[in-house]
Amino acid sequence: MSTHTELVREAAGAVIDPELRRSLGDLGMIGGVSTHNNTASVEVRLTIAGCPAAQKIESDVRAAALSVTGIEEVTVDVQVMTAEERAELLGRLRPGGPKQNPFGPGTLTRVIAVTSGKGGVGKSTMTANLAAALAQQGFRVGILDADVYGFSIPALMGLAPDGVAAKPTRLDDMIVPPVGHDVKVISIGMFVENANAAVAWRGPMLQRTITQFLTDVYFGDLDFLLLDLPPGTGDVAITVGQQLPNAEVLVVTTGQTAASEVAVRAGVVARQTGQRILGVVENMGPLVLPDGSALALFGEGGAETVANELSIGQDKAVKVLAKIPLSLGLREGGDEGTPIVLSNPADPAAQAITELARVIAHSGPSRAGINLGITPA
Ligand SMILES: Nc1ncnc2c1ncn2[C@@H]1O[C@H](COP(=O)(O)OP(=O)(O)OP(=O)(O)O)[C@@H](O)[C@H]1O
Repeated sequence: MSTHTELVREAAGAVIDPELRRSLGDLGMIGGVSTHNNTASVEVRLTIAGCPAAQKIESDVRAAALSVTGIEEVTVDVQVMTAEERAELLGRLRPGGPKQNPFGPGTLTRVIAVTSGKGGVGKSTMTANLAAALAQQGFRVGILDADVYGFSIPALMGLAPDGVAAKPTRLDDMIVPPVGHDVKVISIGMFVENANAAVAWRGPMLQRTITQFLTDVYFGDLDFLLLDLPPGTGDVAITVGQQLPNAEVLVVTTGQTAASEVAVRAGVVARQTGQRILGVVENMGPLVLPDGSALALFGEGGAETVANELSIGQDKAVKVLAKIPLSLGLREGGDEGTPIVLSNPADPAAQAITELARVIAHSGPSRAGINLGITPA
């Protein structure tokens, strides 16, 4: 094998699959490679025919091969894996085998359920921005959106151009989530015909869906999995408690008394099902007006009320982790599909959420005593 061929294979193998987020070399997607003078030929073996990422993979492989000194012409031969090759790949991606929930007891992923007592307090907006902020801080992040009453996460993460949520790729029985702003996203909105289709779902169907998302979706190794769940339903809290006993709950409320009362209830239900309260966020805080004065449209102090009530009888007090002001930019960023923490980090709401992401990242449960499965050399 000439050095040229080795270099081209290495460069093409280092290209990252945009959906699986692993290198093509690791995934066994680079077939034959040959070079002759200044030309290279690279065979790429896609997982499935009509793979939505095919064009991007092809152009990235071409660019990678062209980056090798002396290579001026590249042919990319796109093929599709055989069923056996694909089965072998799926086996490598899921070392625990299919139908396993990788986020159960002992997981190294922090699972954070963003919850609220009532709808419309900004739970989804908070989930999307928090995920984007954590990803920007270098963490590997996924979102599981099972909020049947308002699965807005695909749109908030730029994955619903023209109002239609991107469809995940299916590799046999494995579901590959679309990636928006560096975050892997799976949502009920990607599986239903229209926005009205799921709202009548009852508990058992929701429970099945969440279980299926946890077992069949390939999130890969994640530092954080954020859950956007329907507000205040006991069924979902029970499922989360059973399937994700290490989940931490972030309670979102506004300053309004009515919102904080139901938020306390949501926190209590989460705790009854074995989850730990991570803290409380007060959203839609005072809006700063052009004359510098502040307008507290939704009141203030709701988060303290919730934190105090949830602290009763606990060894450790529940904390208010952040207060996010009302922000036109935050709402517009949501409508445009680019979280404001990315598009306008100077906005006060963006700053508060970015800081919240930092606080959360540094407040993790201790990993001491957890076996990482690494043998020292
Ligand atoms: N701090 C804020 N400033 C301005 N607008 C906000 C703020 N937080 C949320 N919003 C807007 O409020 C609306 C409701 O937010 P969002 O959909 O995130 O709430 P939710 O609690 O997830 O609601 P649901 O339970 O119905 O899904 C959205 O239009 C969103 O853009």
